Amino acid sequence: TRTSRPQRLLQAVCINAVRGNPDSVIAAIDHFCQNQEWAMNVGDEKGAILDSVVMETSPSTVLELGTYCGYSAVRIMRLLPPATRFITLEMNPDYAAVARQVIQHAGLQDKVCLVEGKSADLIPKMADMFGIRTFDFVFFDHWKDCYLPDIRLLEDCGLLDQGSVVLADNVLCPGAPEYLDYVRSSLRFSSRFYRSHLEYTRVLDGLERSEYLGHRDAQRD
Ligand SMILES: CNc1ncnc2c1ncn2[C@@H]1O[C@H](/C=C/CNC(=O)c2cc(-c3ccc(F)cc3)cc(O)c2O)[C@H](F)[C@H]1O
Ligand SMILES: [Mg+2]
Repeated sequence: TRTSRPQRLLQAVCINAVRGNPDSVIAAIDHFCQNQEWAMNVGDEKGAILDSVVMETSPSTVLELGTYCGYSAVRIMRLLPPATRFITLEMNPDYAAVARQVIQHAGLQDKVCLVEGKSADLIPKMADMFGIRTFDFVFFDHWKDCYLPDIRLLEDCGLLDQGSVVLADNVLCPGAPEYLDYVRSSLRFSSRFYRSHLEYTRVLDGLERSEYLGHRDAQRD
């Protein structure tokens, strides 16, 4: 096929969503994924949980790993004030190009900083590139086997502070077992699971919310 699925998703946004209206962009993507083609956006059911965790955290600095088409970037930034620092990382230039246009259609281009590149390369540069010392809220939705190395990298770079919240998508489907073991056994995190379903399906999935408790050592036995 000539176009990619992200490009067809963007087309659905341009046709069905009202420019400058983030909720209509979210609705257009969810409608496209429910009725035309499934795509790996966090979706409306898990999205409502994401919304509630974002609102209760009311973060001033946010990091997202795995922009994809920009669905969760729009979901998160529609809830937060313009002064919020929001950085989203995407390693695939084609996805990044689609995400920029989705975010622009929502009118949120001035609030979102989309950086192209790999999390392992960019996380150590966050302080230098953006003058950000710690992130209040981090959303993991990238390759599932990278959740564990990346939360360790965030700790090692001192980018988590006491009270920082890391919310991870897909901890059941596709699953992130090593990540779950780590955050649930570490004394440095307090974790809880939000049961839900894989976007646009009835398959069981959920989000794990892990709050950083500060720099402690030792592992829970
Ligand atoms: C590794 N560091 C990275 N740095 C920057 N961008 C990255 C990095 N790694 C990936 N990206 C970028 O983040 C995105 C990757 C998202 C991966 N997401 C999934 O695989 C995923 C899969 C399912 C799923 C469930 C059931 C089924 F039958 C089929 C699929 C559901 C989900 O909600 C998901 O999130 C993007 F593609 C990649 O370039
Ligand atoms: Mg996901």
